[in-house]
Amino acid sequence: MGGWVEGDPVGDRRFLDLPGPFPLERGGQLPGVRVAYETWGSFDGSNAVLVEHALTGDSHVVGPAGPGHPTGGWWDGLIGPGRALDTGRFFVVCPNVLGGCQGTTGPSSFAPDDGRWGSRFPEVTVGDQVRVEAAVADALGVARWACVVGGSMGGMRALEWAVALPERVETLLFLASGAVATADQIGTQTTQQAAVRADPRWSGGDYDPADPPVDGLGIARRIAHLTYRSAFELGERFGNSVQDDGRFAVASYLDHHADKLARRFDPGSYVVLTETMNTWDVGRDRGGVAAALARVTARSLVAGVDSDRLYPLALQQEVADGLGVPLRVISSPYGHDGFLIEVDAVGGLLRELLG
Ligand SMILES: CC(=O)SCCNC(=O)CCNC(=O)[C@H](O)C(C)(C)COP(=O)(O)OP(=O)(O)OC[C@H]1O[C@@H](n2cnc3c(N)ncnc32)[C@H](O)[C@@H]1OP(=O)(O)O
Ligand SMILES: N[C@@H](CCO)C(=O)O
Repeated sequence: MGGWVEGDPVGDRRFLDLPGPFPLERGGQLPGVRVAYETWGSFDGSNAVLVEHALTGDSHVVGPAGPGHPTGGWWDGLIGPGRALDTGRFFVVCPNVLGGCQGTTGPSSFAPDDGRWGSRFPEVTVGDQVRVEAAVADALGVARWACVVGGSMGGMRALEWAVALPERVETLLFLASGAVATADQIGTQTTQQAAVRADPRWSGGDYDPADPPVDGLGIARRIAHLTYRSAFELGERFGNSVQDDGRFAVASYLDHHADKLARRFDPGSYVVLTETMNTWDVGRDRGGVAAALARVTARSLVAGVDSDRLYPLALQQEVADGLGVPLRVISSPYGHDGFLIEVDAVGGLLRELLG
């Protein structure tokens, strides 16, 4: 199995070096942060849209295939002339998340002493990630986003923007996410982290980048991928069928997704970002979830996928209730990954929100 390499080119990334220090919510600070991002369209002062990617996503929302993206972007079809995020009208920005591995500072980046951050990379929260993105917005001259949209972990950042900086968010599309991590999510994510750490090559997080703990990461991805799909869909597609090579078809499918992730993602980032998701609570230090949601002034749409077993509709209902809007339901057999797969439904919601 090939190893992931920091800095693999993905699309047409550009970089911003933000001067630090960036104090962090859980203690410590980062001396400075590099952010890799992509944009589409032209900025006219009031037309900027922020797209927030999910756990293993990146800034390549749409676009041609490349080394990191053999199939193109993860929301192909959403951005471009005449599309929901029409580039004749909007300036779309997608930064790679703090703690990730696609060019923005994360555990595989070099620290000021020229060694990799590795195990020294501090714990980062969704609030920290949004503070970094606010510095990106400042650097780009975006005082207020016309829209912030995100699903899953991207939905957490989208909601954090609308709560922490309400004056900077005109509209919000919150997809397939929740206001606070559930025991179920923390349970599966800590199990995935344990799989990564159990790989002998993990070396406490300071592994050899030429020989990363891809076996542990692959097991983590298998566990995670099951939570991203529905039992119904897996049953319809694979049942109990066995392939010619002797593997159950569903096991072969999970092997495939494990191999693909191990080739494109850093195990250290996987542990850091799943921990960011574990500590997500929009109501922390704000008097609880309801009080936090009451701060939001953005015109908002909240949607979930009816077959999502990881972020079930009740979690989006809580957010919708807090924002005083009806819950929108995307009907899909694909489970949590429905927010990635049902591009037409997501595009319809964006068109409705943006008028
Ligand atoms: C917001 C974000 O940025 S998140 C990042 C999004 N991207 C990812 O997560 C990448 C990982 N992929 C996924 O999670 C999902 O594939 C999605 C959501 C992107 C797309 O889902 P779908 O279109 O339903 O694809 P699906 O899950 O069926 O996977 C198809 C792949 O499985 C392979 N496959 C299907 N059956 C089998 C099998 N029995 N054995 C081996 N491989 C199999 C297909 O050949 C195909 O391979 P390819 O992707 O290399 O072309
Ligand atoms: N497939 C998505 C699911 C998490 O939202 C990802 O890997 O980021």
